[in-house]
Amino acid sequence: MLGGTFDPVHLGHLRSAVELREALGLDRVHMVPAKAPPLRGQPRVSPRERLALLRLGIGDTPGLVADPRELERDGPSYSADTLTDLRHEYGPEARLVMALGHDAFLRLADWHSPTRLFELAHLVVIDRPDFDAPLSPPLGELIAGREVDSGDMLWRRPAGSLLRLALPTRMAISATEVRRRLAEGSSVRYLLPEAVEARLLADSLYRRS
Ligand SMILES: Nc1ncnc2c1ncn2[C@@H]1O[C@H](COP(=O)(O)OP(=O)(O)OP(=O)(O)O)[C@@H](O)[C@H]1O
Ligand SMILES: O=C(O)c1ccc[n+]([C@@H]2O[C@H](COP(=O)([O-])O)[C@@H](O)[C@H]2O)c1
Repeated sequence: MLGGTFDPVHLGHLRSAVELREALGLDRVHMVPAKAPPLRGQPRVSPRERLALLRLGIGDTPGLVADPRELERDGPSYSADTLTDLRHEYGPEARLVMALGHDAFLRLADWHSPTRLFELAHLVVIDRPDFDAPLSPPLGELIAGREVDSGDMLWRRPAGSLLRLALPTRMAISATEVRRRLAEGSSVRYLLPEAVEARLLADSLYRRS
């Protein structure tokens, strides 16, 4: 599972998902747009529109799935609830991985039921340019004894470990920068898939009103 606000999806998300799948040999990566991301303000664009953009971005990429399950739940989109759902779907023995970028990881201790996340899945933290800060004491406590240093070690049990992964392509692309560029009418070419760019421009999404 790679959850996100995806406001909008960009190549940093999509290339990371492809490389994550290859690096760990995952069957598939569920990319799950958050209806109501718990630790930030309301996204600029509606959940349905963000899902539609994600579907356009994924296109026919093998192994990537645009997963709408959080749009069907009310209230904050807690990842623990989403992983509970995926655990029911795949069964108790399946190896589940929740991937997140280093910036999101730094706030993990503030998430809903953070220890439950480790009961449900392994956590894989993707290295991300421009986001390198020391871990807070609560985060250090949360991950104590969980770190493993290779993908192979994740397959020994269904959940509970933490792997930090430097993927081959590190991209300093953020949705914040994409929104800023669209608002001022600057080019976003090659920051997102062309089909996503075309939809954003055709529908004047993120334009300064
Ligand atoms: N360029 C990137 N490289 C690696 N991981 C990324 C990248 N961009 C986002 N992620 C990760 O993907 C997940 C979803 O990110 P999100 O939808 O918040 O995008 P974002 O670019 O960080 O958005 P914003 O700038 O609005 O905060 C998070 O775990 C985030 O850390
Ligand atoms: O479960 C939580 O409490 C929680 C708190 C913050 C973020 N998340 C999830 O982490 C993913 C990335 O969030 P964000 O805000 O960085 O886009 C997205 O799927 C969120 O729903 C989840």
